[in-house]
Amino acid sequence: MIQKLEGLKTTLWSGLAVSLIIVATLATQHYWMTKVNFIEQVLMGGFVVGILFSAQFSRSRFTLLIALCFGYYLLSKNVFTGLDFLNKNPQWLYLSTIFILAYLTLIKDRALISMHGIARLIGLGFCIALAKLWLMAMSWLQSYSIRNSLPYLNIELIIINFPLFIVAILVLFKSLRQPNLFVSSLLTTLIVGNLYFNDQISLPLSIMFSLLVLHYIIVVVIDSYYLAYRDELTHLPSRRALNQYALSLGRKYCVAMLDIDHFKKFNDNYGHDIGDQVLKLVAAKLAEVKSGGRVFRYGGEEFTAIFPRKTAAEALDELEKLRQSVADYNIVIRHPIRKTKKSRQNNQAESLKTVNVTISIGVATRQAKQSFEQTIKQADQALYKAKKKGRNQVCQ
Ligand SMILES: Nc1nc2c(ncn2[C@@H]2O[C@H](COP(=O)(O)OP(=O)(O)OP(=O)(O)O)[C@@H](O)[C@H]2O)c(=O)[nH]1
Repeated sequence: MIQKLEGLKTTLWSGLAVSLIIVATLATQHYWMTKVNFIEQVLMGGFVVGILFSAQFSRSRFTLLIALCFGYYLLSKNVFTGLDFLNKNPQWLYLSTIFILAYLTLIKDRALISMHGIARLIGLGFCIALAKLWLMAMSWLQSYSIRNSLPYLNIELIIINFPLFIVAILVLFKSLRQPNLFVSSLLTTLIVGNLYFNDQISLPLSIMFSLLVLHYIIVVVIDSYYLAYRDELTHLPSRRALNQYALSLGRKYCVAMLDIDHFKKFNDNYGHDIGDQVLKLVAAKLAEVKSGGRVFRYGGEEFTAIFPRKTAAEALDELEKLRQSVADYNIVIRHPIRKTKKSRQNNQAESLKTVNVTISIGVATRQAKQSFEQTIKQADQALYKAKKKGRNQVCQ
């Protein structure tokens, strides 16, 4: 169960960061309260920067989210005189926002200036219409309960709380299931927004939106960094991160190349999806490397470990431990099973299976005047030696 909550850490970090920002803002009210007018001016620029910045990084959901915040803010300032009926219907506005947050949770980042953009606009319109329909249905239910004297039907209580509860469960589920900074941001927006509109957080609207927009921009930066420097499958630092890290190394270091043995056969036997699961779990094991080592995904089923300020002889013990820990690791994989009458009756879609893999490691110390690429090459040759000698071993 816990293993399935892969987004727990991201959700908690995101929640903690926003809580700290809000607490710090509340604690320093005396300082910025005199500057609210100035903050309002800056916020306008913040919206525009946020929209352009997220669009530049192809984060169309953030673009939509910030544009919506912008729209909401302008609406609350009565800038759109033709839309003031929305201001007069705060429940409609609030519910529409909740439905739009749910909608944003379900869609993917797609180019806005395309057919997808039109589909997104229709989706947003649908959320607003759905909010209106819900309110109409509730007002009909209210008049029905009055006509039929049904005092236990407390419409006022469910009119907002019921959809809010359903949307909160949906966003929380999505945020916990997979690490996704955008969905975690939606969750914090939902919580903070709800606390704000229930007067639990007493901040001017401009300050509230300044914090949210700042939060979104920071998340886009962090997310883009991870996209560029983290391997999507294993979550290890990528080859690009390795090359960047190599620039910061001193003269003394050693490089190890680690490769899963007979992985082609493994893929052929179990399929590429299970191969992916195994790569992910082996990578998690390798990430536990100690003695100051750092592991990167080099590509395919190959990994690189760097030990700064160490020779190959000094890193050998740790590499041996890594090799042993992978060999001893009983990897539990989720194996889809063929649909039979029995499995359908038991509602079984997958079975758990235990598999084992081994790794071979080649390690080399950087020699004087040797470039990083040359040291990698030398480690590769040592890896080849380990494979030739029968695999599941470390060679220098
Ligand atoms: N599932 C999965 N397989 C991958 C991935 N990247 C590379 N592979 C597979 O890894 C296998 C590597 O095979 P080879 O280079 O022939 O080596 P090997 O079968 O591991 O044999 P030895 O290295 O000699 O022990 C290929 O079948 C690739 O398709 C990946 O991201 N996911």
